[in-house]
Amino acid sequence: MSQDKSLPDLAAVRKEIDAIDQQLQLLINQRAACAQKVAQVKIAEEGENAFFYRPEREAQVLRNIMERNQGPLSNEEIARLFREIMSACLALERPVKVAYLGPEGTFTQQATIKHFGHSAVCVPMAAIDEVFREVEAGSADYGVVPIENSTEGVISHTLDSFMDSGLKISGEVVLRIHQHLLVGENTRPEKISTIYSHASSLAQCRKWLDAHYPGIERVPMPSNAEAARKVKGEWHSAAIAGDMAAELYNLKRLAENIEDTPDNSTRFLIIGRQTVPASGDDKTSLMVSMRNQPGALHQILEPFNRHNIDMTRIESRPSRSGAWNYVFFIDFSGHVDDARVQPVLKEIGERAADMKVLGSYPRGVL
Ligand SMILES: C=C(O[C@@H]1C=C(C(=O)O)C=C[C@H]1O)C(=O)O
Repeated sequence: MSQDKSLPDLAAVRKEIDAIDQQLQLLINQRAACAQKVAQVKIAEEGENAFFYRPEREAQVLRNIMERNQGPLSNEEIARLFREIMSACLALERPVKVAYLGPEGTFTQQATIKHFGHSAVCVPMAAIDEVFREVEAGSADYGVVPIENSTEGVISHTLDSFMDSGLKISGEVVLRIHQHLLVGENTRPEKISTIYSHASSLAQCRKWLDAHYPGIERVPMPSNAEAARKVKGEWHSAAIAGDMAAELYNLKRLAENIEDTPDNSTRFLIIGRQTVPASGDDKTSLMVSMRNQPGALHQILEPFNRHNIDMTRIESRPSRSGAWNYVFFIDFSGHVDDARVQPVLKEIGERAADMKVLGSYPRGVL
């Protein structure tokens, strides 16, 4: 019994929580049984190789949840919980297997879990092109690769992989990147002589390192997770890496959130073999090859402007074939099936030496 008459009675509130939990459990299992029924329909209509994971439907479910949310839980928090419920329901239909740029403990793993939830089977790959190959070969259903960082720019390796691949983009996920300075349990901060991390993480923390560890050697590693693993057994070094790596290798945080720009974030792409129907709020990625001639870039950009389509990104890469000189990667708002997008694609297709739609996919929700 509480002392203060204005306070709720603790035992009574706990009883209420127990009753709600019982209801929730029942409802979540009812939801899971529905997902099993959906699976039956998919198998009946599309056969055993049906696509069980439906990115557009998941995006709609999550958007609806956020729209009708009244709190006190925040939109992000409630969506995160439902993300896990959907992940478990999908796993009942069939567990989804996702290859990601490893090793374990990378930001890409964190992005994979953020997008697919904890019930997905996640498999680390050693390199970006291995993620592509794993999905192409059908050994994994989907792949997750980084595409751009807000401070560091584009990850050209991923763009280049699309040049030789028939895979489609089926989603995107944006992750806030927090970098920490990590050490093993026996490391004395004043004895640190080397700092390991991936080159782009070192670059993201350059000003902080200049201010706090001037003159200390910075050694680039193949990944942040690799850097974290290395310092685990060294008493004179530190690593820069994120939460996943810190937890995986049980490292001590000497300093947290040391990235130079506070809104540091990385965008990842989900790649698969599936074309995704419109979700109501979508993006499209295109790859366009142009011959090196005056006005080439203007010829591509002009139709977007005339049809009032919002281009969200453009990158150029040197072509590897030699038949033309530039390959442009373009992202814009809209879906290939939208009536206002089709004339733009037609016009660009006529002007370009080659054009490939890499995919239309729901704008990242979480
Ligand atoms: C239930 C379905 O299958 C999967 C599970 C979903 C869910 O739990 O809400 C949503 C989309 C699919 O990834 C469906 O297609 O509706």
